Amino acid sequence: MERQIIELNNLSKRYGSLTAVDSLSLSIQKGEIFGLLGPNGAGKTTTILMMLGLTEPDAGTAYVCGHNATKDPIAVKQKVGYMPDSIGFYDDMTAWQNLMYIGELNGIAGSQLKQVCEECVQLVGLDAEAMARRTSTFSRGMKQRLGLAEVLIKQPEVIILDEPTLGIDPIGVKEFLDLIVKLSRQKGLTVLLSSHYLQQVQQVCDRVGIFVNGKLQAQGDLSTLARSVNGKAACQVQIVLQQPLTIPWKDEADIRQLPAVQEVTIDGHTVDIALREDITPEIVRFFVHKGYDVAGVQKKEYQLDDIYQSIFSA
Ligand SMILES: Nc1ncnc2c1ncn2[C@@H]1O[C@H](COP(=O)(O)OP(=O)(O)OP(=O)(O)O)[C@@H](O)[C@H]1O
Repeated sequence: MERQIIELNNLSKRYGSLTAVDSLSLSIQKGEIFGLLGPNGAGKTTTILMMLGLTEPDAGTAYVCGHNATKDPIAVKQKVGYMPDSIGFYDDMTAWQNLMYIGELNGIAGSQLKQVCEECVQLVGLDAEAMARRTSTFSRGMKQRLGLAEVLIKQPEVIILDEPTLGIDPIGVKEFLDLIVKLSRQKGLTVLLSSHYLQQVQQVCDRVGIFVNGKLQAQGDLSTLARSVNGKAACQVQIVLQQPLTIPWKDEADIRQLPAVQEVTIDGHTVDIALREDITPEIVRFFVHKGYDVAGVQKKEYQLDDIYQSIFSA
């Protein structure tokens, strides 16, 4: 059975007359990588702070790893690793000293401390030479890796990353995102990733929640989101035929019978079909069985970008 590791029910937070988070309900399952997406001021950080018990909601509840974050924030903090968008290190200390210190603060001592730190360093891919350097010499990408090692030190069940790729070069971003996916899959870690970057969220997240003005406007995987936004289809396939079709097309009624087909548009040699789910192979077989010469097939899956645009232009 799927286990809800984060459960938010009608969570609200106001700052004076401003409603920063408005009746937010959201469930996240163990092992999921969930993307919190939204423009500046949409309420992502406030939501994270309420999940960590760092700010009190005005209404609603936040349960994380089975604990009420408002009533039992310490229990939540023991199981959740939080990496804020700007991480501070003791710059006059080496990376290794920084990590050992965080380990001590987390109550790890003696031979176990060194062992746990070495494991975390290995997980995030920092070598001994880098760990011997002062953090003041670290690039942003290296700092993010060290920040992640610090988060992993308490062996959390959930990690929350606020804008983790800000200011990292494209190769560093790819490496960091790959690392997040690997950690999640290998260790069954649940990851909550807050970001402005649609492409990055789309690359790594199993599901996404789109925040606008404190409200969760849409949530789900890409095809669910695409469907929930203006009834859009999940994907669009274009079939190009060797010979042009004559209108009315004799097979149109048959193709519309396929359950996933939402819309069919014919224009000479091409047929555009909007699909509720991706059944491209079945569509191609349909044309071949009916005796058409298929000259080309092009599939367009809706990108998070399209969905985002659609929400903001609504
Ligand atoms: N401590 C505070 N006091 C007053 N207003 C606040 C406070 N914290 C946040 N806000 C306001 O609440 C709204 C939501 O802010 P929040 O930081 O949660 O958004 P965000 O989606 O995380 O944005 P960003 O990506 O810029 O961090 C914003 O309008 C912000 O100005």
